Amino acid sequence: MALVAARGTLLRAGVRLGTEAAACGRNGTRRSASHRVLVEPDAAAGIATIKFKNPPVNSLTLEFLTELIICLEKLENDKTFRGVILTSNSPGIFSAGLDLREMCGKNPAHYAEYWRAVQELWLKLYVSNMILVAAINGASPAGGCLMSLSCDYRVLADNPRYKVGLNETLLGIVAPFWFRDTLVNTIGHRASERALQLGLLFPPAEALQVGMVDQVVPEDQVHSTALSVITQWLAIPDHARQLTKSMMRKATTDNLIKQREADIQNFVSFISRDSIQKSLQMYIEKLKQKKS
Ligand SMILES: CCCCCCCCCCCC/C=C/CC(=O)SCCNC(=O)CCNC(=O)[C@H](O)C(C)(C)COP(=O)(O)OP(=O)(O)OC[C@H]1O[C@@H](n2cnc3c(N)ncnc32)[C@H](O)[C@@H]1OP(=O)(O)O
Repeated sequence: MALVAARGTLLRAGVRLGTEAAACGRNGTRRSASHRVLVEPDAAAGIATIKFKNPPVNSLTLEFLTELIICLEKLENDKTFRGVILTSNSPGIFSAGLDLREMCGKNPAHYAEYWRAVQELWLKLYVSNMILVAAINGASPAGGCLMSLSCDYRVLADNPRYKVGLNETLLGIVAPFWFRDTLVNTIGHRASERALQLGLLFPPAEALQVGMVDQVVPEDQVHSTALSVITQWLAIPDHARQLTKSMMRKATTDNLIKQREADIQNFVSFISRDSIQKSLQMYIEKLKQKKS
């Protein structure tokens, strides 16, 4: 049902599914989608690289989310691909997280549609049967960080500007329980409590120390490191690895699935509050002023 809704959004946005489908095809040669998600398949290796291309900062607009969801679903259903690297097509920014403009000045129906798509992307990533490795080649706050936390392994480029973390409280908003659970599953309860309350954004060395990422490497080695990690993981029999992943993660996704509609309603009423809208507007303004 979520995929049908996602396709509806894409079609309304004028995205041609034929083009997108071709981009996720099994051909071994380099192909690219004409929109926000580039896919570089390596059929012989069973690996595809997904590159985010939603300028200026790869924020998760509804259209970008929808393209990512459909792309992941196509790769998941194509047994050629057992591993995927997620990275940015614009080194410097992995993803700025949820698109602030999707959460500001819109109507409740829009917020509900948007939040359902955010949930769907997380569900697709967190319990994917494929091996997912995040090659984090840029800043990755909030929803950008959640995407990487939902992968099986994270490689971060060693650049002090590339901070990662769930900084929601700095915007005056609250990370929902499934963001929290994803973080707790990765770095533990105490470190998550501190990171979430303070909205901490960790530079590479700290991110490694706290466990937000698994490896920090020189910037020009991020992709090759991700590739060698995925190759190691590919050596494990799929059925055993997949069942183990499901055993570790399914309870977390089930928790959202069983209260998905309530979570959407919570989001809509929270984000629609005047005080929250004001906080978001001020934050957007602050980002603008940073430039001048
Ligand atoms: C018990 C009660 C509980 C109730 C719970 C209910 C549930 C409620 C849940 C609500 C939670 C919602 C969760 C949200 C998670 C998120 O992801 S929120 C988004 C957080 N993102 C950020 O904070 C990132 C902000 N951006 C930056 O820090 C920087 O832009 C950057 C480091 C990513 C890049 O810096 P730089 O290269 O210097 O670019 P800029 O000049 O800053 O930006 C360029 C351009 O992009 C715009 N922009 C940046 N980020 C976003 C974004 N996230 N969305 C939309 N647009 C963005 C920025 O404004 C600039 O635009 P202009 O060129 O000025 O037009």
